[in-house]
Amino acid sequence: MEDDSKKSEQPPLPAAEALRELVSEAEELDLPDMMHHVIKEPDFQPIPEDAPITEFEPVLKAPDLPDVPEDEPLELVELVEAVELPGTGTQTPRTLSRYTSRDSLYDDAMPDSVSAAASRRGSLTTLNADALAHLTQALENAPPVRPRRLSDGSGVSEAVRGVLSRQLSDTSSVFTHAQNDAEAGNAASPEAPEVIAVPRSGTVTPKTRKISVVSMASGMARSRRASESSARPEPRPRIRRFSVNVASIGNPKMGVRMRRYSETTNELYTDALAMLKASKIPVLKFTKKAAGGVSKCCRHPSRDELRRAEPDSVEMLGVPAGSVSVCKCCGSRRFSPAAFGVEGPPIHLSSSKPPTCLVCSAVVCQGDLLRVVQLAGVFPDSKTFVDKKVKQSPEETIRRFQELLQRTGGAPSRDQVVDFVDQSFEDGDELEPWTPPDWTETPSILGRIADEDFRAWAMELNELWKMLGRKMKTDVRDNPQLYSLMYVPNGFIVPGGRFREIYYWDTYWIVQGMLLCDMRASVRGVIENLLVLVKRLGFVPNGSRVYYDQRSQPPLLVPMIKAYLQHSGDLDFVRENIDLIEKEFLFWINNATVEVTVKGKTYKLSRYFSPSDGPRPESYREDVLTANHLATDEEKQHLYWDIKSAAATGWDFSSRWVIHEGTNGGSLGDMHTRYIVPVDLNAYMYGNAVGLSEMFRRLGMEDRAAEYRAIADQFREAVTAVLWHPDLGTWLDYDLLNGTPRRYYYASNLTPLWTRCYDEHQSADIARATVRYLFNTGVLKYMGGMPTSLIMTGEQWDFPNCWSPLQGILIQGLHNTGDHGAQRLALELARRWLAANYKGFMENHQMYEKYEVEIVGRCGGGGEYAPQAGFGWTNGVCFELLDQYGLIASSKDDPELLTYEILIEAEDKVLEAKSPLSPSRGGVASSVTSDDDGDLEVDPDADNESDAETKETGNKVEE
Ligand SMILES: OC[C@H]1O[C@H](O[C@H]2O[C@H](CO)[C@@H](O)[C@H](O)[C@H]2O)[C@H](O)[C@@H](O)[C@@H]1O
Repeated sequence: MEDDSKKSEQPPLPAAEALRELVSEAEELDLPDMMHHVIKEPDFQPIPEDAPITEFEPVLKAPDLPDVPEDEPLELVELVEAVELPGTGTQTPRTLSRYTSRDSLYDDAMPDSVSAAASRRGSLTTLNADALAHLTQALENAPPVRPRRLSDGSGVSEAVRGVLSRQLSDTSSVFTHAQNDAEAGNAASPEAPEVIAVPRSGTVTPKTRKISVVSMASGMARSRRASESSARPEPRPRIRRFSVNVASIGNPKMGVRMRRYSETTNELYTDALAMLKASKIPVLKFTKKAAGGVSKCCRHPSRDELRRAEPDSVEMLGVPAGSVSVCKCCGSRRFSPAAFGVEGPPIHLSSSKPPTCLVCSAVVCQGDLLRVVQLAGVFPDSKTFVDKKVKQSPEETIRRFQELLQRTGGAPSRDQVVDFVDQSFEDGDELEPWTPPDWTETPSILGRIADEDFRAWAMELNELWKMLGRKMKTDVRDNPQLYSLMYVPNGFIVPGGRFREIYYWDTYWIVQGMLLCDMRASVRGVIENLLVLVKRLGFVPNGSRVYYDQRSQPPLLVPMIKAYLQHSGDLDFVRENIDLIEKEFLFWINNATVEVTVKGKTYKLSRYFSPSDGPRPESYREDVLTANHLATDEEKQHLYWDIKSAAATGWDFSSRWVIHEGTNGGSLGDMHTRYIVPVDLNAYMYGNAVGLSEMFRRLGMEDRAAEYRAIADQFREAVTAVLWHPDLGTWLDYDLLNGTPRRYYYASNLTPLWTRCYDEHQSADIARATVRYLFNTGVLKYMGGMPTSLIMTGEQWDFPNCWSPLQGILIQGLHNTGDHGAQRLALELARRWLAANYKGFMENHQMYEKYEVEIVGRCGGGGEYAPQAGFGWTNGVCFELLDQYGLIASSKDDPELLTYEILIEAEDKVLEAKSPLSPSRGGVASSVTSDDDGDLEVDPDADNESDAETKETGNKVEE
């Protein structure tokens, strides 16, 4: 996007016209109201503007909580329970953890608790000799018992128990447990651990790694024990998340929650209290809550980590409309106390730096080594480095690298860096080829393909599943610290080329293709892999590498499972996993929701926002260069957030995420992804809510089904009110910064057709309006496929590229309307796409990641990496289209000669039926202008012009 000559291909908006557009939008859309968008939790209600201030009592402590002196350690109300898994041989321990409530943890975990010392150390390998002797003695005298929480199941999740029992059978270790805290707590040395699990037989030695069950000690547990045993050392500070909740009298759901991270609870307490006092907010209720936000890094057990990343660590909930806004300098949210009738400057709500990764890797996610190697440009593709296997432990590798830095005064030469990488890393041999066990040479879809050549092609595509099938070696499970791959147990299909891991949204089309090739059991395994990741992270990551684990991708898990259910009827699978499926959906609700007020009404919509520290590890150098023009680290950090958010959209990168002076005409440095409400994401969210509702209904849980139907209805209402433009016949992304629709053609604009996110009573009108929109924009003239955008930026998700998933979504979407003309158009677009893919395959024997719209069958280009072939989603979409149109489509179809006429015919069919949205034939082209290159841009003002004033369109719409 930095190439100015390319930029100029976008017709500039004359200033007067731009101004006129702004003014008319402001009048039409009540602009001032749209400017604020408050990020809130879903079920919080805004406090009515006219609520009397007297309803808030100026009390700074909760009536139901005892006074807590400021210097006394806080009690925890949420604790992390961590289960350490052991290793055999070289395998290092891992930690699984969960939150639990104070009572249940206290009651059933108290006897199992360990001190902060033990949990900090987290591994048996660090015990000193005295402690070991003491412990061995204590355990010899104690009969071996399984920890209560594990045997009776109270307080330990299925997941944890499952993993433990697997580990037990894998290692044939049987673990026992120290009798109680007192025994362990009386250990000879203050450094001794209090509770350790050891094997029933065998000696505990510093080298032995066994299963241990660890409950991190609570502040309360510690303080109780401290009063029992004065010998106990003071707990060392740990980073914790602290929350302050403030609720109103009238509505307990209204209130303010502030969160921040800190090393000590005291510090948190005083900080939060000071902040609250400073805000002078009249407060009814003040509760305090410190979550045990630290656990061991499962890759580096010696390190403490924040368990959950909450970059915007201070939150305001249910505050009066208008009291929270986005600071234009730093992008953080800020709260204005004036909303409560209190004087004072705005309070910034972001106060802590986010951690880098949930499953961090000191080698590939952060730190000097990553920075130096990537900035040295050791590999032409930055992803190569972060996919490598480290030869020795990460700690040892980093230690040696620090030595190199010291030796070279912090500036090693490029050759020295290359040598270091050669000596310390190797190509990951982490994956083995995988042929799906249910793969068959003659899948049933062949019987639905009439054309002989297409049938032969489909057989070749079916062979590709075997080329793209992979399974992770068990060494990735046993030695995760050596790899950037995140372990999943079942085989899967990779996209291809440089993409040698699972990708979230790619998997949707891969799953479709596999199902159509009769591989139901394998699809179950592929989906299970994603659920393993949800269990681990709370969401499906962008890809199955640790450096992707702070962002997701377009949420298509629910439709994948729906497709699997349709093909297999396996309702048990849904029953077993419904909690995780719902959890994934709620991740989006909880992390992506934004509010938009239009014409006085506030709607909840979703947007992508994936903040985490630093540049993308896999494209570190690229991101540093993109942020180079920015003066401060804070500004750079904000840009990195928007870059990562753009990667989460799946459209990385595109003019779609650029906001520059209210337009999409800037460079990547102007990306403001978090401030764009994307049509496609909201259409997916609607589809997911409908999907969940159907699943709950089939499981006989009618209440839950109704709940999700209501969520779906809310999304549909919001998408229609904020994003749908009946005058243009399309949905448009929405710019939160400027409070305006983004009036650009993007192939994602019609995604609501795919998930049927519209009033079904109006489907005929909507079908006709959207077909008209497609003609008007001129995108149908490209024989190689539907363009991604009409703007040439040099980025891969812009003109002239076209992508399989976008074709699939559009074609199925048009078909879904049930409208004859739209379905006819869908058929022709499907024939074109198949023809383009077939041509490319015949010429080069490749299926590409993306194609070019102007040269049929040619691989697309642009962006930050070389074009890739393989290719998972392309193959999947071909099977989808062959399944649906295989009896009509033919290898003889020539897109150049044939289909444009037919498209016109389809358009005629659409227009024959007079639509309220399409009052006259002549109005069709009125909102389109064309530049010299034939690039078309929607001109909203033109819609108001009479038919007689219709402009030159250049797209043959006018006859
Ligand atoms: O390495 C750069 C980026 O590569 C990925 O994005 C592209 O490939 C994915 C796999 O086919 C696809 O899901 C995505 O839509 C493409 O843009 C990766 O997903 C990005 O996160 C990464 O930064």
